[in-house]
Amino acid sequence: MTATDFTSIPVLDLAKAHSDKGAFLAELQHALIHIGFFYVKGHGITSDFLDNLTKQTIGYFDLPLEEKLKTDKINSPTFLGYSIQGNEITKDKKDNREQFDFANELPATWTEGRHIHERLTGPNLWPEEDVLPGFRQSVLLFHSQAQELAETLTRLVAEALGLEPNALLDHYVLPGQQHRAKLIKYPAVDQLDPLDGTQGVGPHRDTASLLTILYQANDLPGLQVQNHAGSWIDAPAIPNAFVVNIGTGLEYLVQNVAVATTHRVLNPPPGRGPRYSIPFFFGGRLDQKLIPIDIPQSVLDQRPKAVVTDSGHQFHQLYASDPGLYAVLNRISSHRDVGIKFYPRLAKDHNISH
Ligand SMILES: O=C(O)CCC(=O)C(=O)O
Ligand SMILES: [Fe+2]
Repeated sequence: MTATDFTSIPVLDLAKAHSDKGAFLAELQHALIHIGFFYVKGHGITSDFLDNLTKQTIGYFDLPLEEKLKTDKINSPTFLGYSIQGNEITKDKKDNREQFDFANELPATWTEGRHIHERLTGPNLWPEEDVLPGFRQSVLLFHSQAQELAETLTRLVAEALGLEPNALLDHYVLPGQQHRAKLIKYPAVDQLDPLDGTQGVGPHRDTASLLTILYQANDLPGLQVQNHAGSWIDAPAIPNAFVVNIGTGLEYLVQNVAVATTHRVLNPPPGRGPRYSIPFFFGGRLDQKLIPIDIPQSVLDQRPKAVVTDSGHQFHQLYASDPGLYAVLNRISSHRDVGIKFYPRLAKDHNISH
């Protein structure tokens, strides 16, 4: 076994970043370079808050379909809101998951003639408060807490790679920009058509973001991480811990010394009921060409040599030269109905059809 063939995901305790920072940064550096995934505990977000968030998440998916369709993403050029199961595609296969995309609340400001990526910023679509009391507040509070954690981690990531704490945030994140997140429900396989298979979400790397902070909202298996030799490793839920992974944005910006590791979700086994999860994607700025940052040679020398991946991820050059256009095309190809409705010319130019 080589050093890159990890068989489990390390658990980092954020409290240690205060009590023994050197040791914490060494563990973080190892996770960034050799794994691309880690758990974080000791983050200060309370279990009562997270339990309530889980209840609200289940409450949303348990609403009658007609209520959920009032928040249908097809009404959002920002790609926020509800998508029914089977409406999202990864690696040309339908994903067996239902989801509600949300973000920090911002108005739509795009007008004709502005860069198209500005159209990705806009308001959420909420169910009426009396239909699901407390839902909006709980979801938005999760968003702000996850964002704060992502900012803290991004500073520590910079330090772990030998940079100034604010080097990544100052260069690549705009204060007040929109960061996306979602509530997800994965039905168990006995709740699916046998022809649908077991792909909750297919093998992928998180694109155009820096970090993902994932809360596994109930204790069901399904999330798997592909180690760098190509084997699938389970990432089970750990109570009150978040799973953190690196997006292709951070990977590119740090010259591939932190790795955006491939992962997937399998639908839960029969009889286990649905799995719920809540990822928050800490995004980079979309308004300028991306130039990777200088990293000390001693850190660069540790870069993994080869990483096996089943992800069908492409578009690298466009991401660097025009991250905004890249982000729009990425949305359009994941949610083709919304993309074709609001971005018909772009969809046509890039051969994206139903
Ligand atoms: O649901 C999960 O556990 C992971 C979801 C995921 O990887 C994604 O939406 O990018
Ligand atoms: Fe992902």
